[in-house]
Amino acid sequence: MIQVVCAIIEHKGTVLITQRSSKMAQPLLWEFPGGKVEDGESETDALVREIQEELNLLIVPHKRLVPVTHTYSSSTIELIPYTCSLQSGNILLAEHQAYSWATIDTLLNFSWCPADIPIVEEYLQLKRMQL
Ligand SMILES: Nc1nc2c([nH]c(=O)n2[C@@H]2O[C@H](COP(=O)(O)OP(=O)(O)OP(=O)(O)O)[C@@H](O)[C@H]2O)c(=O)[nH]1
Repeated sequence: MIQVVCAIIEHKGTVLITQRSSKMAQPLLWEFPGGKVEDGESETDALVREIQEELNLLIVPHKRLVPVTHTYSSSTIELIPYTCSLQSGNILLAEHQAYSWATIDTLLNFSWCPADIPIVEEYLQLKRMQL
């Protein structure tokens, strides 16, 4: 199974979400940025590396949420989410079509990659408990 880490980057009451480009798998769907964990790499090292490569941002991972296993037509992934904070950098999109700093109450309005939907739901539940 392919392990994919993704970052829920929280900043000023919003969360960074990215739209996959038309050339990527799951074209034009929204996701939490991240990517595949490489051999010998820790989940959090992979996350920091991917976010630097894809977005030019330095992040700090915090809490690991519940991983989601999802089967697409070509492969099965385990999508592993972490809440993160932003340390530094300005966004430069290397691969994605678009990004949005979305407020929590708008998250369900986006067209998500199917694997992300349980993660969005868990995250919303977590936020409601913190209110
Ligand atoms: N990064 C990321 N990938 C996701 C999410 N949800 C989801 O289903 N995926 C899927 O996970 C797989 C791997 O993601 P990716 O293509 O971003 O990984 P990567 O940059 O390491 O891949 P590459 O270097 O092979 O292009 C893709 O099939 C992608 O559609 C998500 O929230 N974030």
